[in-house]
Amino acid sequence: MGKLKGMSMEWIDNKLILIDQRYLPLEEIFFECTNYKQAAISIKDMIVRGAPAIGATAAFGMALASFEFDSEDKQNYIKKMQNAKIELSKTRPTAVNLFWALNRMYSLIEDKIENLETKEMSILLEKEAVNIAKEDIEINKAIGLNGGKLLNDGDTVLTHCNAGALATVDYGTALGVIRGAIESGKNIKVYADETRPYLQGARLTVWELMQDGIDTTLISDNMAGWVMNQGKIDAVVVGADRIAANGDTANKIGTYSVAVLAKRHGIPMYIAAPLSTIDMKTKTGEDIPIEERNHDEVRLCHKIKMVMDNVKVFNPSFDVTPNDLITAIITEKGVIKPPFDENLKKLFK
Ligand SMILES: CSC[C@H]1O[C@H](OP(=O)(O)O)[C@H](O)[C@@H]1O
Repeated sequence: MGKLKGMSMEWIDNKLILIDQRYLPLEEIFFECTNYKQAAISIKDMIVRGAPAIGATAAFGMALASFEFDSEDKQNYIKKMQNAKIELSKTRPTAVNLFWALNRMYSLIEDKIENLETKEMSILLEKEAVNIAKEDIEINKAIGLNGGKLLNDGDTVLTHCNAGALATVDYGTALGVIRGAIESGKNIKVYADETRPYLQGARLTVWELMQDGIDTTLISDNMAGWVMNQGKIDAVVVGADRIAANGDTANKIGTYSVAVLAKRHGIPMYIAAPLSTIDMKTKTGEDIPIEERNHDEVRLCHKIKMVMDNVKVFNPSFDVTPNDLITAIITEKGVIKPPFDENLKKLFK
């Protein structure tokens, strides 16, 4: 029986325990997944969120499904595992890590099921899910090491949304770069965009960084331009949900605006992401599906009604930053610079 513990999730005694990020930072409540449907709900309802964290959760969802169905005959087992994969794949459309993780788990079934009993398959799937989660932590530390070198001692970094330990299994991607720079001895300060409407920045990034004792200033999203204009920002570092083959990047709504502002002010715009977020099958940003979420996420502020009930709402959860606004993509394999189409092709050849 495998074990794993990260900031966003823990796998113990064949159960996935998630910190319910909907209640942070005011309450630390946990959500226990003992079957794959609960794992699917946790992704769809953003109990867990963040591309790598979603991927790891889906992987554990497949392990839970296998334990659920491994008393069936092999044909039924395969059919039910296919259904579990389909159901988990329908939870959220933008973060490619979800599909990357599901494909990695399911191809293990395709490769091994002929020669294994279903209960042996469960053990293998559990090990693979634990591997995905453990690899994620190591990958984030490598991203931190590579990205930390791009920041200078005394820099102030603007972040958007949460691409920290809570968006991954642990350590984080964009916040991993900040942690990596600090661990290398550099003094780094952070301005964190609150990131309406779900407030991942105000609620999650601030919670993480203040626990680390990192100098953090919270701003509302509409302040980003002015703090840049006032010379307070030396670099922008954000995460990603899907990076297209030409470097166009989908990330939390508002990232595109921050990138335009950074370009205007000559401030480097860094994307921090694992290779599992790069989708070479998606040619450009125009091909990235953008999730639209419940309109009450905009109408309410943490369940408090702020506006007229019947007002129309548009609530895209992500936007796409075109590659010409991106300075570099920081991965565990190194820092990718323009021309992104050529350099990403080299990385994946
Ligand atoms: C390290 S990926 C984090 C990425 O995911 C977030 O979206 P959500 O909170 O809706 O899952 C946001 O786009 C972050 O940059």
